[in-house]
Amino acid sequence: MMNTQQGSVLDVSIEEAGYELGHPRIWDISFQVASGELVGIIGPNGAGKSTTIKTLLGLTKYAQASVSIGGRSIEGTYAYVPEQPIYYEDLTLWEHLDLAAAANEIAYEEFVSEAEKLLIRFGMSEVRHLLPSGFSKGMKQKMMLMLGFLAKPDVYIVDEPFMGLDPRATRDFLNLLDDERKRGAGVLMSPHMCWIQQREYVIHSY
Ligand SMILES: Nc1ncnc2c1ncn2[C@@H]1O[C@H](COP(=O)(O)OP(=O)(O)OP(=O)(O)O)[C@@H](O)[C@H]1O
Repeated sequence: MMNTQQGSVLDVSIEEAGYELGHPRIWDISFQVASGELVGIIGPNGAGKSTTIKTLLGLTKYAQASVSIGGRSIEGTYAYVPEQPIYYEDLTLWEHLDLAAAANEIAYEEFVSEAEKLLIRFGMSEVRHLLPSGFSKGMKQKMMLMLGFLAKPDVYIVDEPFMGLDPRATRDFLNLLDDERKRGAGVLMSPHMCWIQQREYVIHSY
């Protein structure tokens, strides 16, 4: 359910977290993402940006942290676009979209209509029935973004979103993200520095 209030859709408080007990890689971090807000995590290589994202997703080996998605009183949904694309070797792009729609309980007609729009927007219509293993880096990234947009979640969590994207795909991605923020979705991303200087954002720098 979308939180349409300007309240927080993501509330994160990390006491400490890391990959080996007794050796925390990040500590004392807390922040919120409000409905419609875009929050960027920036910092030098190795600072802990990906670890922060992995921790809030419950993917670090150990963590003392509390995370609430969708507001305190409702259970929210999120889409995670990882640094490295993750996909099924034996499923085509269309089958990935179909699977994501089924997992998110999207009606078939709505899925077809939304998927068609996304395929056109990202210039991927002609490769819809191909396996992603033959895609370029940017095409794989576009597939991951399309899977996220199809789900229409409360929160987008995107690690290195511009990896491999050409300028047109970058623009299309940002425009879609703006539309989603108008709908009320929050966005947390670990973006490229040169981009973040040009946009409205909130920084959590380590
Ligand atoms: N899987 C892992 N196992 C052990 N240590 C890790 C692992 N992943 C990251 N680290 C360590 O955790 C620290 C933070 O790494 P992280 O990947 O979160 O940084 P980052 O800010 O995302 O860097 P970059 O900008 O290079 O992507 C680094 O010291 C790194 O060596």
